[in-house]
Amino acid sequence: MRVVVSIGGSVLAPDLDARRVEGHAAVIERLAREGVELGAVVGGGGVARDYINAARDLGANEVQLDQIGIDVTRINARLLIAALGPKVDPKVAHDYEEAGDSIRRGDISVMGGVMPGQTTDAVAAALAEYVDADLLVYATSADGVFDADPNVDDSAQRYEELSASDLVDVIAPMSRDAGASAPVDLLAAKLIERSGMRTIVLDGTDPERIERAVMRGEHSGTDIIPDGTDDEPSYWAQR
Ligand SMILES: Nc1ncnc2c1ncn2[C@@H]1O[C@H](COP(=O)(O)OP(=O)(O)OP(=O)(O)O)[C@@H](O)[C@H]1O
Ligand SMILES: O=c1ccn([C@@H]2O[C@H](COP(=O)(O)O)[C@@H](O)[C@H]2O)c(=O)[nH]1
Repeated sequence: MRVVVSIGGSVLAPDLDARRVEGHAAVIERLAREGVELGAVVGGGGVARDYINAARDLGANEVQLDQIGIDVTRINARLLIAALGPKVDPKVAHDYEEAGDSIRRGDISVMGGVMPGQTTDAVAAALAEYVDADLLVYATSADGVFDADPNVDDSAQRYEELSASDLVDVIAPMSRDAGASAPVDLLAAKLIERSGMRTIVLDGTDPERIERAVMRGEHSGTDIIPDGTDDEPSYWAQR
């Protein structure tokens, strides 16, 4: 089974806590020991937003702000690599071919951002499509996709399931400025729709939730169902 996990910076490094990073690394290593082939994509979190906001005040344009965000995602990727054992490729992969090659060699590959105009959500979706992943997991700071921002609107309702095309409709009105917050970005939603990738959006604050979702399909977030399907994926049925 091949899986791409997107770990939001707000989940991996809301502050610099080595034990938290170690917790995420331990789950990734356990999954790898179970035979799961893994790519991990790491976001920039609050640190990226602090840098982006400061540079915006200084007059940087959106592409320059995105470049700053990418640099921070790659620093967070290095942090995760530092916590992973010998099965990780020690280089932060800068493109999908590099990441795909190391996953095919049997290593865990870690990426951050790759180019302006998107977020690491889109990187994870593109990597998942490129390596023909069986599953894409977004470990973020909200427990799924809601009909409004749950941190702003107390009455926000979570979608247990969304078709990929409905996901696109939910995400489309959200901001695309550097540093914006959304459960996944619009490009990621479009790539998920195009690839028909089985996808889960969940609260990844406790990394064991990622493990349960990957190994057993158990989670309390949102399942993104490829358009035109409604079956349980066969890899969970087989386990
Ligand atoms: N409709 C929505 N459903 C779920 N979350 C939403 C929605 N609209 C806005 N959000 C916000 O998006 C946040 C998740 O995005 P955020 O960009 O913070 O996380 P991330 O991608 O995990 O990490 P990073 O901080 O690296 O970008 C949630 O905490 C929530 O406040
Ligand atoms: O491929 C990428 C990835 C990221 N960015 C910029 O970085 C920030 C932080 O990334 P998150 O995934 O949101 O944590 C993002 O808002 C973009 O500004 C990018 O340009 N390209």
